[in-house]
Amino acid sequence: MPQILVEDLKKSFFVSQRSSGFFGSVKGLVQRKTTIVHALKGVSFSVEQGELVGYIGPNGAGKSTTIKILSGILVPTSGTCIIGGRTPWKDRIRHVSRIGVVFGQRSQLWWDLPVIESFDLLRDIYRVPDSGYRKTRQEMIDLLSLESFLYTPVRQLSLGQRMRCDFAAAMLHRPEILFLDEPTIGLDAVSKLAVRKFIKTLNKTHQVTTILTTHDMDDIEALCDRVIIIGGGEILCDGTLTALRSQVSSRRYLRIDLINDDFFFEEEGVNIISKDGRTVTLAFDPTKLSAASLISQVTSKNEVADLFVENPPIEEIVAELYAKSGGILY
Ligand SMILES: Nc1ncnc2c1ncn2[C@@H]1O[C@H](COP(=O)(O)OP(=O)(O)OP(=O)(O)O)[C@@H](O)[C@H]1O
Repeated sequence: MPQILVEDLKKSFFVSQRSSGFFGSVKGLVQRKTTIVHALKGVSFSVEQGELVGYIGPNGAGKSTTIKILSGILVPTSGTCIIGGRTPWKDRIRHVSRIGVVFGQRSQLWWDLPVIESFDLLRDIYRVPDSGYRKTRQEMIDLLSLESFLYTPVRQLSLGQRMRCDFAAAMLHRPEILFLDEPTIGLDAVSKLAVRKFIKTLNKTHQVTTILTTHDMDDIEALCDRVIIIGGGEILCDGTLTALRSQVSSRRYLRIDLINDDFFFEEEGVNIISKDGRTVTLAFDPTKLSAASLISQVTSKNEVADLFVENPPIEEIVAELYAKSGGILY
């Protein structure tokens, strides 16, 4: 039995519409129009213990709604979800003691308290035994380099420092599953790297099952072997990054740094997709023309300083997949 089993999960929201202006407000008091938003239209997937899965898709696709249902915050309209034998929204107290949740846009720390006091409060809330708590807290302080601001009130921390503290807070009760909703949003490059390293360490050394939603495809590239793509409330694709790439197209790019400004090349099936100064990018299909023959043709006609064969960025793959499913792009 997988650790997380989601079957045909649906969630609809009823949204009240109100006309604008004074008369619109008055009318809204007696006659309110309601529309239904189908945020999830039958989502199914399963996750094994120790997996690190990227859950990606465009704005409004249904990522946060899924995470909220999985963490017991929202009740679905229909469908089942069994996590470690529990139904999150029916067995909330037992469930929250086994999961950790980090929302990049929100903090679970107390704004006016020093970080360490927030940690102590969470220990009391989760009833973590003192010896285990001290050991875990120290491990998190070391892993996330929190020592220098442990006694600073949360409101005075930078976003990167606050996020690192939020990660530590989510781990104090040693959850077996982590739900991360946009954990690197707004972070600078150094903090992003620190957060990614932390997620990877937890997953590898403690086998913490992790579901990560993000718009940052570098997070996905750095962390996830498997990605689930959701669009318009439906799962569009579920598999490894390699399988995902090959499902959309086998296209590769050859980036060429030239010594001179001019570029001479013409070959059927190979397109010049950009020329920026002395950098040229060609798109080609390796199943029709190998990278080795393309490189030899290019170098026979041009003076080349450097060459790189690249995969299309994941953003491009997701956009293509989404467009194929009939969705409107970001
Ligand atoms: N509480 C709510 N009331 C009404 N509609 C909602 C509510 N929460 C979400 N929705 C709607 O459900 C759909 C899915 O929203 P959700 O937040 O899950 O998307 P998302 O994939 O997380 O998007 P983003 O990447 O922008 O965070 C959207 O159309 C959104 O407007």
